[in-house]
Amino acid sequence: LGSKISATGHYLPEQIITNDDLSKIMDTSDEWISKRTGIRSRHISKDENTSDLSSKAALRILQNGNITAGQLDFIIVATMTPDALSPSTACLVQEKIGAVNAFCFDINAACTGFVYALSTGLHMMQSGLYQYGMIIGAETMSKVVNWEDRSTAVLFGDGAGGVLLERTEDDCFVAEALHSDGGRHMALVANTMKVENPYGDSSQEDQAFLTMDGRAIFDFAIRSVPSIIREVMEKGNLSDGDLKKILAHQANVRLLEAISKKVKLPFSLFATNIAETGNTSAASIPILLDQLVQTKEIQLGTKDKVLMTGFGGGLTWGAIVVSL
Ligand SMILES: O=C(O)C1CCN(c2ccc(-c3cc(CO)ccc3Cl)cn2)CC1
Repeated sequence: LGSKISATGHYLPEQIITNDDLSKIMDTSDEWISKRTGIRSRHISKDENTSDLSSKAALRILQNGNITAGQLDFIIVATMTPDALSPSTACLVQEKIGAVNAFCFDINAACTGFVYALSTGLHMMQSGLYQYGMIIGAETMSKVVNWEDRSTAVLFGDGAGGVLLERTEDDCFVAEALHSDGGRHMALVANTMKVENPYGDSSQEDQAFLTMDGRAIFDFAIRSVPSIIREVMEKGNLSDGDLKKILAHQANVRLLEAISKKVKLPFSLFATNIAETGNTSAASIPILLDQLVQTKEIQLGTKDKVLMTGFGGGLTWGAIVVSL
C-alpha cells in the first residue's frame, strides 16, 4: 500500500539571462562561470513569484496526470523563497489552481527541500488515507540573491517542478536517508528576521539576502553526497547496476564530476541540466525529473529505479530511491 509517481511537470520563467548578460552588469565572464560551474544561462522571473511558478508547473502536472485540481487531497511546496511567511505558498497554489479539497503546506529544507517533501508525501500516501497528492519544488532565488555579490549572483535561477502521487497497492518508495546539521547553519544564510518589538533588546543584525560560504558547502557536499548515495543504496539493498539514473541537486557540474569519481559510479548515471537553469535550489530535482520524462530518457511505469539527492542550506542533505 502506497503510491506511484503518476505524472511530472515543470515551469521555467520565460526570461533567459545568459552569462554574457551578467557580465554587462557585474565583473564576471562567460568563461569563468561556465568553466567553474557549468552554468551558461538561467531563467530569471520578471514578475512571477514562487506561487505563480508553482501553479504553472502544477497545471502541467494535473494535465499530464489527467486529473482535476479538485481531486487533490494535499499539496506540499518545498521552497526557501516563499511569496510570504503567511499564507504558505502551497495555499496560494491551492487558490490559483482551484484545489478546493486539498490541505496545503510548505516545507523549507533549502536545496534538500524537494527530497524531504517527497519523503513526507510518500509516507502520507502509505497511510492509505489519500488518493492523490502533489509535491512541488519551487524557487524565486532571484529575489534573495545579492545582485552586488558576483560570487553568488551568477549561480542561482528561478523555476518550479513537481510530481503527482497516486495511490496504488505496490509502493514506489524503495529507501531514503535524510540528514541535517544545524551546527553548520552559517554556511548558507538567506533573509534573517530578528526579534524587534517595544519590549525587545535583541542584538541580532539582519541580513536581507543570501550569503554562502562556497568553499565550506563545496567541501561538505563532496564528503556527504557520496556517503548518502551509498547509505541509501545499502538501505534499499541496491547494487550499482540497479540504478537507472541519479538526479542530484544541480548546484555545480564540477561538484557532480567529483562526486561521481568519489562514489565510483559513472558520470553518465548523473543527469544534468544546470547549463540552462543555474542552481534553482528545491526546484532543481523536479525540473530535471520532468525534463528526463519529457525526453523519454526515463519513463514512468517502467519500475526503473532513480535516486534523487539534495544537499545545501541547513545544512541539510538527503537521498531517496523510488521505482518509476
Ligand atoms: O571558485 C569556484 O569554482 C566556485 C566555488 C564555489 N561554488 C559553489 C559552492 C557551493 C555551491 C553549492 C550551493 C548550494 C546551494 O544550493 C548547494 C550545494 C553547493 Cl555545492 C555551488 N557553487 C561555485 C564555484
